[in-house]
Amino acid sequence: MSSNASLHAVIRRAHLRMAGMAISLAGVLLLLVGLVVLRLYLLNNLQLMARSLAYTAEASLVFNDRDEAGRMLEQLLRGEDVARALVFDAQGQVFVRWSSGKSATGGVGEVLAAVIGMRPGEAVVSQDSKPVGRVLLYSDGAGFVRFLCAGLAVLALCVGISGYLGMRQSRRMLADIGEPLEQLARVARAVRHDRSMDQRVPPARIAELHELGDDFNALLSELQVRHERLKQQNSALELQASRDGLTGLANRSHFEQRLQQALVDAEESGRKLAVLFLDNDRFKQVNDVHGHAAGDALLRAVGDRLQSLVRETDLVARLGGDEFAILLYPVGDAADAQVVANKIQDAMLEPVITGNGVVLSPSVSAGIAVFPQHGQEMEALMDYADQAMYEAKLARRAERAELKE
Ligand SMILES: Nc1nc2c(ncn2[C@@H]2O[C@H](COP(=O)(O)OP(=O)(O)OP(=O)(O)O)[C@@H](O)[C@H]2O)c(=O)[nH]1
Repeated sequence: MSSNASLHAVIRRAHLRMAGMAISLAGVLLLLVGLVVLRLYLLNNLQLMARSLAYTAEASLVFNDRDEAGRMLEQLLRGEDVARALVFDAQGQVFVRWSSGKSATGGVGEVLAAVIGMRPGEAVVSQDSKPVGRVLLYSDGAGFVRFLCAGLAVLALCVGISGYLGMRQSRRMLADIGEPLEQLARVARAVRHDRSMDQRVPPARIAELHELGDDFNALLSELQVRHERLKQQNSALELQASRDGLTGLANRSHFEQRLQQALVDAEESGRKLAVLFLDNDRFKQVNDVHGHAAGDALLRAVGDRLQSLVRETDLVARLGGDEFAILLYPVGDAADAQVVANKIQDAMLEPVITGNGVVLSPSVSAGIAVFPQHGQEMEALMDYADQAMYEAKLARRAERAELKE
């Protein structure tokens, strides 16, 4: 298994990274802009409050009534986003001070207000256009904290939504890019492992991938044609390698191969088989008297006759020269093989007439070997059949000699 990242993972990571970066950047910029605007707004508010306090505190300053001033501050500022308030008299001495006590934001707001440079709200207390004091109001920064909390919550929500949308987008992209590539890989694997050339890549939505699929399919079609041609050539070659060129029968190596298989099978199944060895008699004479072509015609005719006498499961082969062999499998016993040998002798009684009108009298000597009684191995059975054939040939020669006398 490859350790490379999958296309799906790469696309998903890219989408998430892009969405995260875009949202974070936009969020941070919006927060900064929001803070600047909020600072202006809160400053304005503080300024208005300071002015209103200056107006209300005028009487207390004129009559030097600190208690009244304190009550007035408490009444006006309690519940507002103000941390501290200072009222100064005409000499710049603190006339009264007010503090909201424990901050609602635990001091975070004030730190935040200080960080973003929030100035205190300031207003001059005057009587008949003559300054009699001054009011200073310090924000507790609760507005900033509320804004920040809401902003961060919205930012988190946006990151979540864009993450979800990014995933969906990556899934869609994967369907458009990843699936065609996977199909391509699947077909390539099938061709490589199973040689299944009939598979094709389905059309893709993306033009470039579609073209790639088309080219790949065209290549596969070409490969398929070549593969088929090769297969045909191979089977033709195989057939050629297992056939005898003159008679079209099986050749010696194919006969031996089939005999070996039949022996294994017979061994396992307990069935019997027989090998018939056949050799043309006085064949050299046919060649010498009538020519090689006539000899060939005789060999072909003998082969045809032998083939017509056996079952489909049996095998007739030309071993070479004027020698033939037949594998009879399965057979009941030696008598069954003898029946076939007798039929062969009957079939040879009819003369062979060559294309030139030469009349030839075919004659074959046959030897039979039966598995398992005449041999367990192929060589032993062949030798036995050969020997039997040779004895039959000698007997026929003697018979002919007797007839001549
Ligand atoms: N026409 C033809 N003759 C072949 C072919 N192959 C081998 N021969 C000839 O077949 C003859 C085989 O002769 P032998 O088996 O030795 O002798 P025979 O005349 O059959 O004698 P016996 O078997 O003893 O009766 C040889 O003369 C070979 O040249 C072939 O493909 N075509």
